[in-house]
Formats: sequence, structure tokens, C-alpha cells
Amino acid sequence: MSHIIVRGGKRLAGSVRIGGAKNAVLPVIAASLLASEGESVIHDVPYLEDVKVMHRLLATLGAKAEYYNETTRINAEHITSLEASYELVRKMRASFLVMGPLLSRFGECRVSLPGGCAIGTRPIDQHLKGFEAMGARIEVGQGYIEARIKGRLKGAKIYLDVASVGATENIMMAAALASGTSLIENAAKEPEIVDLANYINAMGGKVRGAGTGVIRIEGVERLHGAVHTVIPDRIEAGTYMVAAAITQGAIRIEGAIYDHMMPIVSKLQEMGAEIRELENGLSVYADRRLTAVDVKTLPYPGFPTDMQAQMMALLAVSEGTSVITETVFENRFMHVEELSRMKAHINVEGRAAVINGLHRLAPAKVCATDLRAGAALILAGLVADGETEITGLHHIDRGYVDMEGRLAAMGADIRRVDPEAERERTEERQDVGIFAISPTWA
Ligand SMILES: CC(=O)N[C@H]1[C@@H](OP(=O)(O)OP(=O)(O)OC[C@H]2O[C@@H](n3ccc(=O)[nH]c3=O)[C@H](O)[C@@H]2O)O[C@H](CO)[C@@H](O)[C@@H]1O
Ligand SMILES: C=C(OP(=O)(O)O)C(=O)O
Repeated sequence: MSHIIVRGGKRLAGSVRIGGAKNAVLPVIAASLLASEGESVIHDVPYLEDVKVMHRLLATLGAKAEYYNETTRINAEHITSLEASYELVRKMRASFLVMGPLLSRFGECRVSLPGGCAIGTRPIDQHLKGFEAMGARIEVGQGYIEARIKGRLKGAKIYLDVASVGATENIMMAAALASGTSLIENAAKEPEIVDLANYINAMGGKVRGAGTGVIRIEGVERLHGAVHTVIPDRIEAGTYMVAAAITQGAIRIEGAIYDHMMPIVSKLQEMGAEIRELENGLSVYADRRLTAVDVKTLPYPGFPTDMQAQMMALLAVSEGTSVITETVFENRFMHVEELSRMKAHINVEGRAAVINGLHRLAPAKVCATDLRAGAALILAGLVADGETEITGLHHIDRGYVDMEGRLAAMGADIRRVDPEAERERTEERQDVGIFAISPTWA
């Protein structure tokens, strides 16, 4: 089984370049289905497992989607299927984001129910509430959701009960081709929402207010392909910021947008890290063990839940007692058990975890239970006294490009042991119609 081995104790120094954001590129690729004419060219597309799944999904719908050298070209003029299968939606929840575009462009679609996952039940009621408000008839059967409308969706005012990122995106895409104007109230404000709105507008759409709590979408009759560059991944950037802080290192994070990083910057500064904004990114410097701090996860601009596990690894070796309160997902503490195997002192009480910081962690065999849990275990391994072995790498590969290589380039003692890699690479080379591999990765 492939695994990562990390030997703790190295101080990181150097720089790391941040790629395009996973959570921005997935909705952007889905939105490409809105274009009935022309090709879309999307730059800064990270070479991630989730990106591959999205390409495969588009291919099953009949769209042409080709990836080469961090650029994806999509032509969705001729769609041949309106069904997103269980097989692909099960692999990646963001597949559900094809529902809005398919429904608004073709008036019908059939998408597998995404189901729960390790971090929570993750319902989709707010997505469906939006589609229904726009006139769609929704039926659920055999694990699939079927949505239909005669003619075009109709613009509507939709108040989201929770400021869901996915629901805001799905409804925004549906509203882009609806007749009339839609208002999404209590919309999510994440930078990835703004990126999607910019892309839809480049396609000829009329979206205003993205990044605020009220988004206004004037539906248009058709959209076309467009050129777009995806925003940098603030969670990848935050993960490497924690890597610098946890190893008492000094690294430059190139490409990160400082404003997007504010919740993470503020917390690390409170803990004693020195963070500077640079022309094209930021630097993180820590010359001593950082001090404990309390963290509460919240929708943007609050502290991101996708950084909670990594922050917990840092707090596990900081001075004093911290409390992390997870308010976004009800079951996002799966990493606690694994960090405890590394002798971290963490007690979970409901939605709060109380962490008593130690000087070092102990090495252990641990398993990534989800994407960010995996990142947290790698970070913990950087400060464990000895060799930590991490399995469950398919989770980590969903959201990080070559995390071990990038950490090693900054001085970490880390490597991947991957007996199947060569075989998989050969298979992917044959898969060029759907996903051509960048030469740097071939
Ligand atoms: C691909 C992508 O962009 N994923 C991100 C997106 O996930 P995702 O879009 O799935 O997350 P949401 O913002 O929708 O979820 C936030 C909360 O709302 C709840 N909810 C959501 C939809 C709904 O219809 N009903 C409902 O109750 C969820 O259960 C959760 O408790 O935002 C999350 C919150 O920042 C991040 O952790 C994920 O990395
Ligand atoms: C939870 C995450 O992603 P997803 O919504 O794709 O599961 C994440 O990126 O941490």
C-alpha cells in the first residue's frame, strides 16, 4: 500500500509556489457546461485527483475536456448525456455542481445523491430549495435526483438557511441562464464564489454582488466559452504556512493572495509567528515554539473549516491549552484519534476539542481519514521524534499536488513509497482523450 514516511525534526526553509484552488476550479469546470458555443480555456488548473474526476464526469456527459500543463480546454457544445452517475458523484461531492448548469441549459438532468462523508452528513436541501424556487420539479428515486422544468428556469428570490458554498454556486449557475432576475440572500462569501462569478461573467453572464451576502443574477439566453485563470488555493497556502510555523522555520508562500489569508494570518500572528505580505505572496517566520490560541471555524471571512485539522496539529505542539470549536461540519474531528496515536493531548467535548500543547509528538503509523486530516498528519509528522507512516494517501491527493515533494524541497525529511505509481502513470498516458498529462508529470 502506498504511504508517506516523514521523519520529524527538520526546520523548513525556502519557498513554495501555490497552485490554483481546488474549490474554485471544480465549480468553474462545472460552469463550463453552461456554454452552448465556443471553447473555454481555464488556466492554473492543479493536477489533482478531484480535477481528474471532474474531467471524467464532463467526458461522460459528452463534453470535450482536455488537460495539459495546468490548462484545461473544454468544449460543451454537444452534450450527449444528462446523467451524473453514482460512480463519479460518490468519488467527489463537488460532482453535484453539474446539476445547476445542466438543469438551466437543458431543462432536465439526473444526478446521483452525494450521500454523507467522513466529515458530516452534508445535505443538499438548500441546492434543491433554490432549483424548486426557480420552478423545477424535483424527484428522488433509486439514489438519484431528477430535476425537470418545461422551458427555462424562472428567476427567483432565494434565501439560504445556511450560507452554503455549494448551494450558492449551484444556484448561481442555474440562475445564469434563467429567465429574469434571481437574488440569492444569505449567500456564501468565499473567494471561490467570486471566482465563479467572474468566470460566468466572462462567459457573457450577468452576476453582481458575489463576495457579499446578496448575489443578484440577471439570466441571459445563452453563454459562451471564455478564458479564465483560477485563483490561488488559500487552503494549500495555509497548510504550508502551518508547516513553517510548526517547524519553527522561515518560508515564502509564492502566489498566495494576502487578503484571502487574513483569518489564518491573524491566528498565526496571535500565536507569535511573523508574517509579512510580499509582492507576490507572503512569508512566514517562527523562531520559537508558538503559544496556544482558541479557534472557531466559520464561513468566510471566518477561520476556514478546511484549515481546522492542520491548525490542530500546530496547537498540539504549542505552549498552553487551546480550544478549537468546529461550527461548520458536525463530524470533523476524525483526525483527533490519529493525532492521539502520536501522543497528542486532545479531548473532544461535542463540537469543541481541548488541546494541551506538548513539546514534540511521538511517531506512529497513522491513517488519513479525509483530505485535511491527511495534511494535518503530515504536519504532525514534521515534529514527531522519529518516523511517522501515513496511509490513506488518496484523500491527500484529492487536494494537494506533490505535498511531500514540496515539503522535501524546503528541507523536510519526507518521501512517498508508492509501488503502484509507475503502473498508474502508464495507464493515464493512454487516457489522453479525457485527461492528457502535463509533461512535468508524465
Ligand atoms: C468543493 C468545495 O468547494 N468544498 C468546500 C465547500 O463544501 P460544501 O459546498 O459542500 O459546503 P457547504 O458550504 O455547502 O456546507 C456548509 C454547511 O452547510 C450545510 N449544508 C450545506 C448545503 C445544504 O444544502 N444544506 C446544509 O445544511 C452543510 O452540512 C455544512 O454543515 O465548502 C465547505 C465549507 O467551507 C468546505 O469545507 C469545502 O472544502
Ligand atoms: C472538505 C473538502 O472538500 P470537499 O468539499 O470536496 O469534500 C476540503 O477541501 O477540505
